[in-house]
Amino acid sequence: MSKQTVIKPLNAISEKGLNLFTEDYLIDENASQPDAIILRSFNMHDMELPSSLRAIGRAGAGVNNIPLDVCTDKGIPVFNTPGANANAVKELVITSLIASSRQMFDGVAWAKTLIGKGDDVPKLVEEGKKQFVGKEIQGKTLGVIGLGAIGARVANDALELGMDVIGYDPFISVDMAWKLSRAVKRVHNIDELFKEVDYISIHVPLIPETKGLLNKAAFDKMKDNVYILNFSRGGLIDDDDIAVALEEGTVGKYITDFPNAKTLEMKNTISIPHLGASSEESEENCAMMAAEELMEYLETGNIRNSVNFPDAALPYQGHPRVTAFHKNVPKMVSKITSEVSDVNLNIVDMTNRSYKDHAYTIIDLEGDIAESDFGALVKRLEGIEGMVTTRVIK
Ligand SMILES: NC(=O)c1ccc[n+]([C@@H]2O[C@H](COP(=O)([O-])OP(=O)(O)OC[C@H]3O[C@@H](n4cnc5c(N)ncnc54)[C@H](O)[C@@H]3O)[C@@H](O)[C@H]2O)c1
Ligand SMILES: O=C(O)[C@H](O)COP(=O)(O)O
Repeated sequence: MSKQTVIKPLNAISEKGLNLFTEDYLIDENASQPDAIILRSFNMHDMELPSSLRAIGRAGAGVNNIPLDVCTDKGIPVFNTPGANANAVKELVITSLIASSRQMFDGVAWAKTLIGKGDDVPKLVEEGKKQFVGKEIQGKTLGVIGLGAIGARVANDALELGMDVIGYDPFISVDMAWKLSRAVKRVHNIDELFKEVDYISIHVPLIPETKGLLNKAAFDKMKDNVYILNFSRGGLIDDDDIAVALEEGTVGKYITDFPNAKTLEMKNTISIPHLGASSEESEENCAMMAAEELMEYLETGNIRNSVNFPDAALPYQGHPRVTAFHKNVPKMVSKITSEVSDVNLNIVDMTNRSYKDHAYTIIDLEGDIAESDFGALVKRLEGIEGMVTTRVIK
């Protein structure tokens, strides 16, 4: 890279991650024309994407704050950091499961009200504690919706704590299926989970298919006094429906990492200020992984852990490289390779991978190639119907 590549952080990103960017990069939070953006939960939906933008790295899991379709249309890959914050979230889920079950949050808040009661405090504590008799989780049943990086960890650890665990995930990856304890009872109909469990922890992405997944219809199928833990996204739960369920006692407690104006006022709701991934370790892991993914893409065109591009990588051995992001339609690869041979260039290695409606091709070329030949090739590639973006890396 001849000039510095500009990285614009939209949130506070761990120094450990930012420090991985070499001297070829400039970190500038005020940049108006960055090459890449690195962010956490900053809402990019209302933001105009800079024309210079070539890649986005989400230091975290959820990407509902990023306009994915717009990025795909513009040929901008969005990366996230699968699993990098999963342990942090799991620890907070397990903590909250036990703490809410033992009425700790309410008890601790009540103890604060005793400030100023002087020598009466110990006596008031002993008299007041009967309001906060809780339940142990051992022997109870936990339902885990979504058995990905976080859900699988929560399920396995809950078993270790003596719970029975029912899991639901129609799209579980092979990797996660291997990691999940065989003692987790997997169901293929979510209603089976609803009717059996004492606690539910939800670990799915917020996408149109999961919006309001826990709503009146779902609450009506649950046992009375079920506890719901939501460390995924606020929009997964229908706020109006859970407010009613909390009033009626169908839901006994709602523990949410995503409070809003409505949930803050709801009965029996524990509000946590989105702390799931806020551990030093997780912030470092996510920032480092996002920085590595961005640098690999910017320097080699290889794609790892993108949520809108296919994973595609060729070992970078210094050959001049051309990448193309295009529609996933028949004959694209033959059109691309025939353009390469028409300008008398020779292919050393190539890969083509697809994801949904799009595909990504990486081609390594032989020899020293004149700037004018590259120019001619790129012009021809861009003329192919269905081509979104091309890049030359040398
Ligand atoms: N509170 C926090 O700070 C915090 C931190 C990390 C992640 N999150 C949230 O948690 C979510 C899950 O994170 P993860 O790292 O486990 O992601 P992941 O991609 O590893 O797991 C998500 C799982 O959900 C499953 N899934 C998708 N749709 C489903 C459906 N309709 N029903 C059941 N399962 C479904 C997928 O198959 C996958 O196994 C993220 O999308 C994010 O919104 C929150
Ligand atoms: O999806 C995620 O990774 C979490 O919600 C963490 O978000 P944060 O990086 O803003 O803490």
